[in-house]
Amino acid sequence: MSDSSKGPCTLEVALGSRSYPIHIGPGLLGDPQWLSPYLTGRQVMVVTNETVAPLYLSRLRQGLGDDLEVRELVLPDGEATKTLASVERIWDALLAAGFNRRCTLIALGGGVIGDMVGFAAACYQRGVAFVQVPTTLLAQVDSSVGGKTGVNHPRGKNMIGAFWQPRAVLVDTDTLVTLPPRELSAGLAEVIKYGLIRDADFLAWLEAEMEALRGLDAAALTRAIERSCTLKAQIVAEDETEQNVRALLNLGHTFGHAIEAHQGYGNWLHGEAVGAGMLMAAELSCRLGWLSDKEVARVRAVIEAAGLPLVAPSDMSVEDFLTIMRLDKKNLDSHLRLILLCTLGRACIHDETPADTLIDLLENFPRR
Ligand SMILES: NC(=O)c1ccc[n+]([C@@H]2O[C@H](COP(=O)([O-])OP(=O)(O)OC[C@H]3O[C@@H](n4cnc5c(N)ncnc54)[C@H](O)[C@@H]3O)[C@@H](O)[C@H]2O)c1
Ligand SMILES: O=C(O)C(=O)C[C@@H](O)[C@H](O)[C@H](O)COP(=O)(O)O
Ligand SMILES: [Zn+2]
Repeated sequence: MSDSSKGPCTLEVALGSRSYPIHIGPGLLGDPQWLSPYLTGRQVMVVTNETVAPLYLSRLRQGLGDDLEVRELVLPDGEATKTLASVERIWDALLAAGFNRRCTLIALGGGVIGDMVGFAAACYQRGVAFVQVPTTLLAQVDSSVGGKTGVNHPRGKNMIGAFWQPRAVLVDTDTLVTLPPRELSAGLAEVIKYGLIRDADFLAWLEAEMEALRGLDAAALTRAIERSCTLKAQIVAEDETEQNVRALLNLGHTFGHAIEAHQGYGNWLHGEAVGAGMLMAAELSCRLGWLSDKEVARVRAVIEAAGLPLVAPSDMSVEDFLTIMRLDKKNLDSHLRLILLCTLGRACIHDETPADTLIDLLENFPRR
């Protein structure tokens, strides 16, 4: 997927002494100049999964140089493995190798690996360095940036975790060539999210370029990654621990997380659930008088063009949605906190959705 028209781009997540770079470009994985500056000592553990390891582990090892003590841990694949038990395997491996506080963990893979490795790093000996090397579109535009780490609980998504920032994010855009189309679509859901919450021009650009993006056009994908990371880095710098504006990154997630938990993690991909959830949020915004029918139709069309579902699971009742949504981490008291759209390109935090409006939406939203 190399776009030879320009060299790598570097963005910054500005967090004072914990600021870090996001390097984005083709061919970064095998080149030592990109990884070595972020290794704190000689001990390095690369954590990946059984799908990504045969594709990219040896390339990443080439980028590590020879004078390090490098261990590898290859975990099983899938959202269902995003558990405390998997994180314990990382801690066991670190202890078995005798790794100390100056070790560095490298997360090579999608958001599941990134979230778990970040959490393992946050807790190992009360915190060690880690580097994100995201290999899915979703991880490159979202999960590798911003320091939300953690695991799922059967009762709720990402319920156990910590804020722990990486030392760097290394996005090798060449890794997207092996990504299955369904996973590419899942990543596009989070890209569309940025347009909806913060950047109407970017949304219009995505509408125009969706075919190129789905066709793995290198220049289009690189631009989408750069714009997404720029917007996420700005929001994280403004509100690292989600006291206010960072919650906007949760557009579609209250509904989406409920779908993922109800369906058993992995049956619906995170991006698919977020895609359907963003349409639900748009339709609710319309019922509250903020979005026009025409604007909702644009949201539906761009989600459909990305190859994402426009329906909720057929076996999910209104009560199923509400029971899981009541546990959402954004809720601070008895109100449901939802992220809605005031207009296309601007989102808002809403604590006062009338129960009957929400129930009406949940009853009438189409099911698969
Ligand atoms: N921390 C955050 O801010 C944040 C943001 C968004 C999502 N997330 C989390 O991220 C997870 C979803 O991430 P994801 O969509 O990357 O899923 P994932 O990590 O499960 O990866 C998707 C699939 O693609 C495979 N894969 C990875 N790279 C590949 C490549 N280059 N070629 C071929 N196959 C490849 C994986 O093995 C997996 O089967 C969810 O758990 C979600 O909650 C976290
Ligand atoms: O970085 C954030 O903040 C986000 O909300 C990004 C989301 O896309 C991501 O799915 C995140 O993991 C959700 O966080 P949660 O706090 O709702 O579990
Ligand atoms: Zn998400």
